[in-house]
Amino acid sequence: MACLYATQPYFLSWTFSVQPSPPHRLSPNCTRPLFLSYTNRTVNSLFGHKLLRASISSSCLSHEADTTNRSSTLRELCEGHVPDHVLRRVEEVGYIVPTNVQQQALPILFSGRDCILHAQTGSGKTLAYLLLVYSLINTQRSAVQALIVVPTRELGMQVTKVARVLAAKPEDLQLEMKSCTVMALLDGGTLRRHKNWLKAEPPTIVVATLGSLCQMVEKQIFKLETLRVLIIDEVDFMFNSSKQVGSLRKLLTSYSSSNHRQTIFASASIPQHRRFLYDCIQQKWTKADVVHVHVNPIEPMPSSLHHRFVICGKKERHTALLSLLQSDAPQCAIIFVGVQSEKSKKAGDASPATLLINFLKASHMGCSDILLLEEDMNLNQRAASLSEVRQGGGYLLVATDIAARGVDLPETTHIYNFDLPKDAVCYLHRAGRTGRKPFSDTKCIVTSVIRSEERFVLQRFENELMFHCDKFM
Ligand SMILES: Nc1ncnc2c1ncn2[C@@H]1O[C@H](COP(=O)(O)OP(=O)(O)OP(=O)(O)O)[C@@H](O)[C@H]1O
Repeated sequence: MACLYATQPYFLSWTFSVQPSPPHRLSPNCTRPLFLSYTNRTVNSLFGHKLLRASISSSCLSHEADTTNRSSTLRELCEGHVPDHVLRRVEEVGYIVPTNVQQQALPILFSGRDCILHAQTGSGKTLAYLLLVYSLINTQRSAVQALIVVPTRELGMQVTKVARVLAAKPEDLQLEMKSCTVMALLDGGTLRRHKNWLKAEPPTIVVATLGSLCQMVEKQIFKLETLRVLIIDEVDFMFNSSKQVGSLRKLLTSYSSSNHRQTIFASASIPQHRRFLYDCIQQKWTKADVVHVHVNPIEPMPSSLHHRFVICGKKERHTALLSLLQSDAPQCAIIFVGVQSEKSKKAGDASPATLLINFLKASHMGCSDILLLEEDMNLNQRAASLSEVRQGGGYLLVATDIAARGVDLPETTHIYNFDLPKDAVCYLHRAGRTGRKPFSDTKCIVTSVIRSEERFVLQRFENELMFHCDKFM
């Protein structure tokens, strides 16, 4: 019988089939027995089975926080691991108190164990894994020592920026130290320049998207053997993407034979995480004592978000959004729209995002800049939109799901789902583009503009993600 789960990407869906489960008979010698033809629900119930659970070492199951030993500052948590000049930079930037995920994960990361960082959107996973990177690298060594893989160019640019901010040397150390260099090896970049750079003087850290990275690995310009740490950010997204899953599995398999390896996966959503953990060990993508740091498992959605919905007819959606914008008067907001269908593209129609932005420009009287971010824009236009947004002042960003993962625009206080997202995971990440100031009490608002027949879809998201959505207007 073919092994269904070994050949399919992970995290295909959170929607379980309702087929009745056959009785399970597991033998202690059989580590991967009955996954073969069962439904997702069956697999989940198998993971609840004590024999199968026993096959995953108990230490790799979800890590419980030890609140008795809580460090009050990031410095206390990192001293002895992260170089002092990096900690000074961390403090200069304003990161003083660790967030929950940093508090729980950093001791484990510094111990050298592989780790799955599973914590809410905006909880500070990036800083957690970058501090690990800075604890491991040796700038005297001329080799790529840390690789961070991200799903999109936009997220790659953002992570590169944070890594470079932390790498900046203080003035008193300018001459003494060799700098830590960070390369952004992102799709759409000039690969020839990167090739020369990698050959001439390898950067210490590389932030990459899979397309560009694979080209460099295949040509043996980029060698995985020198890496001390591999980080895969938004891991569930990459495993779920038919374009990326093949390359990701290949990369993880190649890296699994490295001697001094440490592998970190990060995301706010890892559906079926026990199965993922099990497969990480089985496939040797991680060591057997991998730790799953799961922060707030019973509350996947940040509590600082208030969710609401408005119901309107198909033809009134533009005006409904306009009146929402007028009553909320948000300084900084993101409006998510669906992607344009292939049929509509072929017919030469304008995309839904373009139609909406034209409407808003013609009718919205607010003082914010109205900007667009969608897949079909060229890469320079995409970068220009995001950098304008980041420059401060007000903005209304009309975006497709390209902006839903990882993008950090902390000033955003309002999210509007002009089109409902395709599933609960996507709702979680869109909503998570707001509420991104870890120690702030400000309530941020997520509003979905729906038709009455879509109410049950939203209800399903509420059930899956355990949040409540109020009717508005
Ligand atoms: N210790 C800290 N103190 C204050 N702010 C912090 C701290 N750590 C991170 N932040 C800020 O929190 C915000 C969110 O961090 P980050 O982008 O790492 O979130 P994330 O967990 O990766 O979220 P997502 O899952 O959405 O990608 C950023 O603006 C970052 O600067």
